Amino acid sequence: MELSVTSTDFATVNGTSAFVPAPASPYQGDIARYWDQEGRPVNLRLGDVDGLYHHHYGIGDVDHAALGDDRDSEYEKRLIAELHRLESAQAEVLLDHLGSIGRHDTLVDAGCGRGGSMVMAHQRFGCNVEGVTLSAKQADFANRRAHELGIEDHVHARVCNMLDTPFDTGQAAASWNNESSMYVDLHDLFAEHSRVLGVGGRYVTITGCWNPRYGQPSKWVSQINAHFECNIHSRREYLRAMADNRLVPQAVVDLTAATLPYWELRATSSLVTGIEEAFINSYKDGSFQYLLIAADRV
Ligand SMILES: C[S@@+](CC[C@H](N)C(=O)[O-])C[C@H]1O[C@@H](n2cnc3c(N)ncnc32)[C@H](O)[C@@H]1O
Ligand SMILES: CC(C)=CCC/C(C)=C/COP(=O)(O)OP(=O)(O)O
Ligand SMILES: [Mg+2]
Repeated sequence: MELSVTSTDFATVNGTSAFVPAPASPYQGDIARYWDQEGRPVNLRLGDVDGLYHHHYGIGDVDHAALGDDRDSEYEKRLIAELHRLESAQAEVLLDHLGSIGRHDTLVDAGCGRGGSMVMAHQRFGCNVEGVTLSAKQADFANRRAHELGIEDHVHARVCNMLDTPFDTGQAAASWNNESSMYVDLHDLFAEHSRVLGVGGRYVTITGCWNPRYGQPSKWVSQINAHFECNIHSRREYLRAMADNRLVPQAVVDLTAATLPYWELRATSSLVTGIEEAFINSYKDGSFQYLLIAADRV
């Protein structure tokens, strides 16, 4: 069989040429480019606080004592640290739901971004974490951070479609999507998690989903979709696609009220991106929910 090598098969990573699989669809090519080009200060400056780089949002109450009232020259720095603390708190809650993980276990982070959650998972469990992202820049960034931390034998990111991973059937003790499931068909996604997870394994997602009780996606939800080039699913679609793929919800936690303080604080910062109003309004009018779902692979 002849191997077809197109110009998109190679990317320059750290000055050397690295193999990058061709995107599975034109849409995935667009998403790869989106994240290759992303460099928003709201993500980089928060990550700079302690070297954990996230592309997800925060939960929990604002620590007003830490933030202080004085709008002095240090206020913005304290605000950034506080937003970052809330984003890391979100990842901790996701990890809390993975169940009992041993140091010899392998976890899969589907849509791993710059790898902040992978590092946290390894630091908590001592286990191996395999991440996949469509973006060569993100995979390189995550692997560079793992090297800097000396954990490259345990934490590894690759450029790969989360719907078609190279992991062995039943290889993972747990897997997750942290704000990355709105880029894929949920039946295809959960079929792949179900394949990669061992029976008794745990799947966790934290996601924004539209609320069927509202009716249809609101204008705010449509605005979020356009902003990120994603396709937000409904709560009903998540539960149905899980049920169809041997993933049985063990916990469904509505984090909507818990994420509002993050958004209201972020809306006052100099790092706003313009999407804050859509999140705040859609969470408040009930059309959008911030949800954690933890499911057992049966
Ligand atoms: C909003 S970021 C979330 C990153 C990370 N989970 C976090 O919490 O920081 C979305 C991620 O999903 C990834 N993604 C989207 N579609 C994907 C696909 N089909 N296969 C692999 N990764 C995908 C993007 O490359 C990006 O890394
Ligand atoms: C909850 C929903 C619908 C999420 C959509 C996916 C997404 C883009 C998450 C945050 O990424 P980011 O951290 O790069 O975004 P921002 O730059 O806004 O902080
Ligand atoms: Mg962000």
